[in-house]
Amino acid sequence: MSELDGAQLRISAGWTRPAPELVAEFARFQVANLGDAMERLGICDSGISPIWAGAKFVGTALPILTTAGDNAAIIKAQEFIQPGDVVMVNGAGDLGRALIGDNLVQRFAARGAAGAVVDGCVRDRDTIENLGFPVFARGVTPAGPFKNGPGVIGEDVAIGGVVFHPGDIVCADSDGIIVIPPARAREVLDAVLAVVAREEALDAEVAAATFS
Ligand SMILES: O=C([O-])CC(=O)C(=O)O
Ligand SMILES: [Mg+2]
Repeated sequence: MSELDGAQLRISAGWTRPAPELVAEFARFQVANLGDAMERLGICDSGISPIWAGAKFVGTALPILTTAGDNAAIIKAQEFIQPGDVVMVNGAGDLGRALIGDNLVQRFAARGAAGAVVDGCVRDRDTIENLGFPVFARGVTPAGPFKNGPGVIGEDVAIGGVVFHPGDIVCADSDGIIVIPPARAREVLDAVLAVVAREEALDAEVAAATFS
């Protein structure tokens, strides 16, 4: 008997992922600069933050919808992780129970996941930090999850007030998380170069004391 027996889970597997080389191009940019290159939109609300200082990733969204306090869909979703995926969980923003901890994180990492984002809580923060696996969440609590379902894997979800489609490019750093539709990837990579150039010009003004 599996611990998930009886859990109502809907699964839509088989979405298209952008080329890893394209996703990797985003790693050298700050999320704030990417946001400025994208109308300053598509950014998760500030209630979701890294659970350890310095956590960051780029990857593609594996969206999961759970009900508050229940991680049956996340446990099942491990089967669908491909290298570079980000486990993106709509946990109903619930602050009462942790949906992932070091056990699941080790399994995500073993399958090559790039990170995890939980619109809800997580636990085992110190161990996750020692593992070096980037996790972003709304909070941390020692209270463990139930495993009854229901849940949905591989369909659009809202996380931090932003819609993530399966296979969307996701970038996260100390400032927060942004979603980039793959169809816009090239355009955003071009636009962010102009943002970076402008930031460098502003820095140069300060260095030269020519700012007003
Ligand atoms: O108990 C759970 O399912 C969550 C957890 O702590 C872990 O993944 O380590
Ligand atoms: Mg645990």
